[in-house]
Amino acid sequence: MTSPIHVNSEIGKLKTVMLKRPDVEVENFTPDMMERLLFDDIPYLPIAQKEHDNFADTLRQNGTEVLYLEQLSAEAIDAGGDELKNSFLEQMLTESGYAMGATHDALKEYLLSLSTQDMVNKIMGGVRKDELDFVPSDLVSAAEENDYPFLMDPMPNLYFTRDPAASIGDGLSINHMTFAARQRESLFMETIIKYHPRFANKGLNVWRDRNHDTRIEGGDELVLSDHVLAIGVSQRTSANAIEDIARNLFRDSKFDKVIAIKIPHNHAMMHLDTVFTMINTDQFTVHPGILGEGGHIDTWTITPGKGDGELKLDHRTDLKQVLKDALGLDDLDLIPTGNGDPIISGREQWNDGSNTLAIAPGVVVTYNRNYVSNELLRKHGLKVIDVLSSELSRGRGGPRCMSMPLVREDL
Ligand SMILES: NC(=O)NCCC[C@H](N)C(=O)O
Repeated sequence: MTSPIHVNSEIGKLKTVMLKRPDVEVENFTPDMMERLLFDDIPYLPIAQKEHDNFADTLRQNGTEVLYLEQLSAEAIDAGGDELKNSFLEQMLTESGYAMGATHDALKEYLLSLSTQDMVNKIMGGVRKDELDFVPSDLVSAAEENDYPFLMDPMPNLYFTRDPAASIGDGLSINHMTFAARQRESLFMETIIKYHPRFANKGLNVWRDRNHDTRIEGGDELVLSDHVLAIGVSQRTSANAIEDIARNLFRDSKFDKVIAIKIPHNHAMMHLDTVFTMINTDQFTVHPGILGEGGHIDTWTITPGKGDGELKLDHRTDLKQVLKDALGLDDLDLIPTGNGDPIISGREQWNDGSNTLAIAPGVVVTYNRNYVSNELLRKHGLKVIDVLSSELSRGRGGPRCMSMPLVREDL
């Protein structure tokens, strides 16, 4: 029987993927909440959904099975029965700031009155104060900002399923994420892996779980081959989390090399996959803005050291040669976002022109708005399938960010 998670590359034919269809969470907030929620604008939901359906249909038409996070979550909770519904809710309320007390009780009663799917959708979409017939009389509520409209914040970044967890080999990392706006997200994936009949008790390896203080996000985790990973040292992923997952992988899996790549720590380039993706056996997209003079960038190739848990580091700055050595390639094509034009590459990277999703070697799904980068990819021999992107791109993520591959064919 094949494993429900099997990902040994960035580019093998995509067989199964998990998406989240954007719903009320992407418009259930005000402009002054945007920065904290990691959004640059408030999308127009009907169009965002239309664009997302276009993305999902494109994947299906190309032979990919599409699963949805929101459905898997409800199915997993139902599979665990009332006991799981209760413990899931307790954990979610605790992580939302209500470990106990009158507001905890009122929220719990409200959420438990809903069907499991509605409860999941409500948690994802956010709970406003005026939805509950409840006036808190405790000090915590009295002392807090009165005009804040939410009891539980919406989770607008859920449609970027790439980040809360990352498939690696026949397993995954379930991630402790950087910002509070996203930290609750990985509880859904943890619940799915533990309780959904498709995933539970199937021998899946959790290379690193969410119970950590150090942070890592899936947009930084790239599976370059069946034994090499690249991981961004970024705004969202810390060096100590990379060391931790490298130790676990070296001990328990066939992965024996992790290339840590240091990228600028800012919002436009928050993850490695916003500036660098693998799209064919010997082709990558790269945003020229991450490369210093002469195309240099800090990389550390990490391999197992001599002693138990020891790591060996090799610091180099010639990304192209580092990749060629790690992947055993004679040559390699690094394709610059926006064709390297200073205005176009900046603009198209901002709109996720580097964030391509390979659905087979040399076949990529991209946003249609990045037409200069798309044309260049075609010139370099890639098959480019571009999808609608006006509203989806407002969340600062592209096709790779919006998809969590669960199964890819081996190369
Ligand atoms: N892998 C990715 O780069 N994901 C995009 C995440 C965008 C989201 N607004 C965030 O800031 O986390």
